[in-house]
Amino acid sequence: MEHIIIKMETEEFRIEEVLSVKQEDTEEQIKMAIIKEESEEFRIEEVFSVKQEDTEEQTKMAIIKEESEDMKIEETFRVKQEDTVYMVRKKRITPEQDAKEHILSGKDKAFIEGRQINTFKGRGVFALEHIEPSTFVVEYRGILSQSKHVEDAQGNYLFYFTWNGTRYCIDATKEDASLGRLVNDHRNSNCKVKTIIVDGRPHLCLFSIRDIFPDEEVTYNYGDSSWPWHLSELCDETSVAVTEHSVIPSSSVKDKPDVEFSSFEESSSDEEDSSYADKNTEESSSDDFIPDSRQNNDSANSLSVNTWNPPYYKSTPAVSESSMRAKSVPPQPIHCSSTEQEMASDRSSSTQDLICEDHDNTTNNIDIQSFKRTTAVSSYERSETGNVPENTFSTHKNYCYVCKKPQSKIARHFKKHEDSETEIAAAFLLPKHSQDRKRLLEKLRNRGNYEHNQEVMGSKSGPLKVRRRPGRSETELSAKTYVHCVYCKGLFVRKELWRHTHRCPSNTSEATNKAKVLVLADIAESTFSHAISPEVWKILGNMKNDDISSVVRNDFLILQFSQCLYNKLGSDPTKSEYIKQKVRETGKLLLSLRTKYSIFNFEDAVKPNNFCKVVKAVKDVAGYDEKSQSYKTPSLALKLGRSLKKIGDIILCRAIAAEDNGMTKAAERFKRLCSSEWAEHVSHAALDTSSKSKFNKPSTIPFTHDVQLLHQHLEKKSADAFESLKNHESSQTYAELAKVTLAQVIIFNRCCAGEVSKMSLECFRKRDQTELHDDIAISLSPFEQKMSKNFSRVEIMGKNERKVVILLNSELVKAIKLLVDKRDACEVDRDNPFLFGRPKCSPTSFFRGQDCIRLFGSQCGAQHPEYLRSTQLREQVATVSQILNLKDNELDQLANFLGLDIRVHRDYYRLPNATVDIAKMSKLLFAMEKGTLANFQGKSLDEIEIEDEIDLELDEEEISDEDDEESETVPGVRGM
Ligand SMILES: C[S@@+](CC[C@H](N)C(=O)[O-])C[C@H]1O[C@@H](n2cnc3c(N)ncnc32)[C@H](O)[C@@H]1O
Repeated sequence: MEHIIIKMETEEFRIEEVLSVKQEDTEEQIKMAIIKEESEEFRIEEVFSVKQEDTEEQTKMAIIKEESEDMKIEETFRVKQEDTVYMVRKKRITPEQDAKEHILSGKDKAFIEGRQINTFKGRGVFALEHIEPSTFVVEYRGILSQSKHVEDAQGNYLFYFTWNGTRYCIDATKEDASLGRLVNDHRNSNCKVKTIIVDGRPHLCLFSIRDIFPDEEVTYNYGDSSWPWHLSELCDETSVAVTEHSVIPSSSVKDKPDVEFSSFEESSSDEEDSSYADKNTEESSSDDFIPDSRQNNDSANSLSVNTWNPPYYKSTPAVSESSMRAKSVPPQPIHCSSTEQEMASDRSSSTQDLICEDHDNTTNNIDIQSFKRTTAVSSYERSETGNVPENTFSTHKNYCYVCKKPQSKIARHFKKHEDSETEIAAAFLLPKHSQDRKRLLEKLRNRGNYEHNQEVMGSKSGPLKVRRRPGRSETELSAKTYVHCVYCKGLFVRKELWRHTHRCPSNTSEATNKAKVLVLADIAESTFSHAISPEVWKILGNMKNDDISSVVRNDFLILQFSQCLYNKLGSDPTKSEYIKQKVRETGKLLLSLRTKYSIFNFEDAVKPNNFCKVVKAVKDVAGYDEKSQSYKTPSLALKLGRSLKKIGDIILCRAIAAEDNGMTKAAERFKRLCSSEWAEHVSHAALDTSSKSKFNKPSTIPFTHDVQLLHQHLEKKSADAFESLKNHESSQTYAELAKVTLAQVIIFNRCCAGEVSKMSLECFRKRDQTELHDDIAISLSPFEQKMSKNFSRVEIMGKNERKVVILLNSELVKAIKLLVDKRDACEVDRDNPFLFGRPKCSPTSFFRGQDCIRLFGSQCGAQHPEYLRSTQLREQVATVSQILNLKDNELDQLANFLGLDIRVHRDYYRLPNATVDIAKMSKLLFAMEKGTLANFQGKSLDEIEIEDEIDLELDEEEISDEDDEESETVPGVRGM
C-alpha cells in the first residue's frame, strides 16, 4: 500500500488532496454515505469508505464549515487511514474560485446529479443537497468555437454567447457524462450563467441565484420565450419566483452582501410573495355557494407546489417570426485561428485572470439561439398525463380574480372588493340566496380560477383549481385529462365535461353533443386555435384523446399539414377519417422524434443533419426489424414518406414567403436528400416487405356454407332490429338496425366495406328509381326485368374517385328509410352526412362496415368466422365466378361492379349500365348468397336462371301477372 499526498497551492487558495492508491490490487470498491447534514448550521459530514480486499480502510472527509456570509468556503478534510488521522486540506475560496477549480479539474460538484425526468424533457440536473444562493453549481462544458457562421448552427446542446464583442459557441453535443449540458430551461430559474475566464478562455458557469433545495431541479433561463415547452403565454420580465421552501428560514439572498453577484438580487423579491398561500387566505364560517370539493386538505395539496408564478402572461403569436430562421452551418472549432493564438498569449497571466461577467439572457447579453425551438408547442408538457402538468394536484381554494390570491371563502372575500369592482357590487345587490346572485358570483369565482389554472399549466407548477365531484382521490385526478368548460371556464375532468355542459348555468346555447363540447374545449385550449379553420378543428377534435392527439393539436406544422389535407379533400365529408388518420400518423412520428431523438418539431426534423434521425424514427414507428430487414407495417413507412415530403413543402413555402434563406436552403436540401436517399433507406424495404407478405399466403376465401350462415343470421337480426326501432326509438335500437343493415349491404354487394360505410345520405336520396326504359327492356328476359324493378341502384364514390354501384333490394331500402326517418329522434347529428352515421357522436362519425361484419360473423356460428370479411367475400365472388363461362364484357361488368381494378372503362356500359347492373349482377349475387353458383357452371350471365331460387317482393299487380308456381316455390328469402 502506498499513499501519495498531492499538494497544490495557489496565491488565492490551497488545495491538498490525499489519494490512496494500492498498486498490487486493481479492484477497488468505493462506498459513499452521507452521514449527517445539518442544514441550519451548514454542516455537512460525508464518509467515504474505501475497501480493498480484506483490508478495510476508511477515508473520512468532513466539510466542517461553510462561511457563506463573506462568500468564502472553508473546508477541512479529515482523512483517517487505519489509526492515523491527517488534516489534509483547508481552503477559503469564493464561488468564482470554486468554479475555476472545477473548470480546471473538469469535475462536477458532488451535490448535483443527472436524472431522467420524462420522455419530453429528457434528463435534468437535481440538487442532492441544499445549495445556498450565489454558489457555483456547474459548468456548461463542451467544445468552444468561434465562427462568423455560428448563427447558422443549431442543436440541442449548442450554447451561444458573446464575449469581448465576439460570438462563441459551446458545443456540448458529446455525451460525456458532464452535468452542465443536462441543465434544463425554466423561466423562473434558480441559476444564472456567468462567464469565467480561465487560461484566457471563456467558460460558462451556473451559479445559484437563490436557495436550491434537495431534489429540486437545477435550471437556468434559456432566455427566449418561444421554446416549445413554454405555454402560450410569455412570462413578464418582472415575474418573480417564490418557492414553497422560501418559508423555511434560511439566509436569504437579501441578507447576503453579494457585491459581485449583484444581478442575482432579482430573487430577493421572491420573499415578498412567498407566504401568499397561507397568510392571505381568509378563513370564515360560511360561503355563498357550495364549494366544489369538500374533502381536500390543503396540506396534502401543497406538497406538489414547487413554484408560484404571478399572472404576468400575454398571448404568444401562433408562430414567432424567428421560427423561420435557419441555422445550418456548424460552428467552426477553434484550432489554429487567430483567436486561439490571442488566447494562448494571454495564458501566461491566466490564473490571475479571473473575470466574471453576468449573463442576462433576457437582455440578449447571452444568446442561446441554438436551443431555440421554432414553433411554439404550447402544451406538450401537459400531454404525459393528459392536459395537466406532472405532479400537479388540485386545491380546494378559489382564486380571486382581483387580487389573484387563493381564498377559502371566496364569496366572503369578494366583499372586500365590493367598492372597487362593479361586477362584485352588482352581485351583492341581488337578493341573498337568489339564483342570479349565485350565478354571478360563480362566474366571478371561475374567472379567477381560470386565470390561475392558465398560469399553472403554463409554468407547470402550483395546484390546479379543478371542478369535480367530491370523493375523487388526488392520484386519480392527477392521471386524468382536464379541460376548461368554454362557457363557465371551470376546469373539469375531460370525461365529465359534457355532463357539466348540460347543467352549466353559463351555457345558453342549444343542447349539443359530447363531441362538439369537447371540440370547442380543445380549440379554446390550443395555442394555435387560430392557425387552422374550425372545420379542421372539428376533425382533429374527434381524435382519440391521447399523447398523439396532444402532439397533433399543439404542433403548428402538423396543424398546417391537416389544413392542407382539408383544403384538398375537405369538400368530401368521407375524407375526414382519412385526414385524421394521416395526421395521427405524423403525430406518432413526431412523438417518436421527440422522445428518442430530441427533435421537437418538424421544422427541426427537416434539417439535413437530422435526416438520419428522421429515417430512424420512421423505421421505429413502422416497426422495422434490422435482422430481417422488414417492416411490421410497411404501408406506414411509405405513407410517412409522403407526409414528410408534404410537410417539407409547407416549410419550404413558408420559408420562401418569409424570405428566410437559411430555412429555405435547409428544406431544399432535405427534400433533395429524400429524393435520393429515401428509397434506399426506407421505401425499398417497405415495398419488399409488402410484396413478400403476399407470397404463399394461405387461402382465406370463405366457405359457401359459412356465407349462408351469416346471411341467415343477418336476416333474423335485421327483422328484429327493424321492429325494435319502429316501436322504440333510441340510439341503441338505431345502432342495432344501422349495423345489421350496413353489414347486409356490404355482403350482398360484395363491395369494399370502407366505401359503403361512408355512403352518404345524399347518395341514398338520389338513388336511381327510374322506370325501366322500354328499349333496354327488350334486351332483358322477363325475370331480369322484374329484378330491375326490385332493386335500387345507388352510386357512391369509391377509391381514386371511382364510381361504385351499390344495389339495394326492397328490404334494405325499407330498413334504410326507417333509419333516415329516425335520425333526429335517435340523436344522429344533423350535420352528419353519412347514411350510417352514429347517434350521439360527432358529425363525422359513422359505423364501420368491417366492424359490423366481424361482429355478426362471430355470432353466426360459422366454422371460419375469420374468413368472413368484406375483402375475402369479394375475392370469393371473383374466384368462384371463374367457374362460370363469363364473356369478356361480363367479366368486365363483374370486375367493375366489385370494384376490382381491371378493364373498367368501357364506354358502352354508360347507357345500359344501371339496368345491366341490376338485372344481371343481382342474379349472380343472389346465386352466390344462396350457395347455388356451382349449379351454373359453364354458363354465361344471360344463361343463369335463378327464378326458382328467389322470392322477389313485387307489388300485388305484378304478382298476379306471374304464374302461381313461381311465387309459391320460393323459400322465404326476404332481401337478406
Ligand atoms: C441542454 S439540453 C438539456 C438537457 C436535456 N433535457 C437532455 O435530456 O439531454 C437542452 C434541451 O433540453 C430540452 N429542454 C430544456 N428545457 C426544457 C424544458 N423546460 N422542458 C422541456 N424540454 C426542455 C430541450 O430539448 C432542449 O433543446
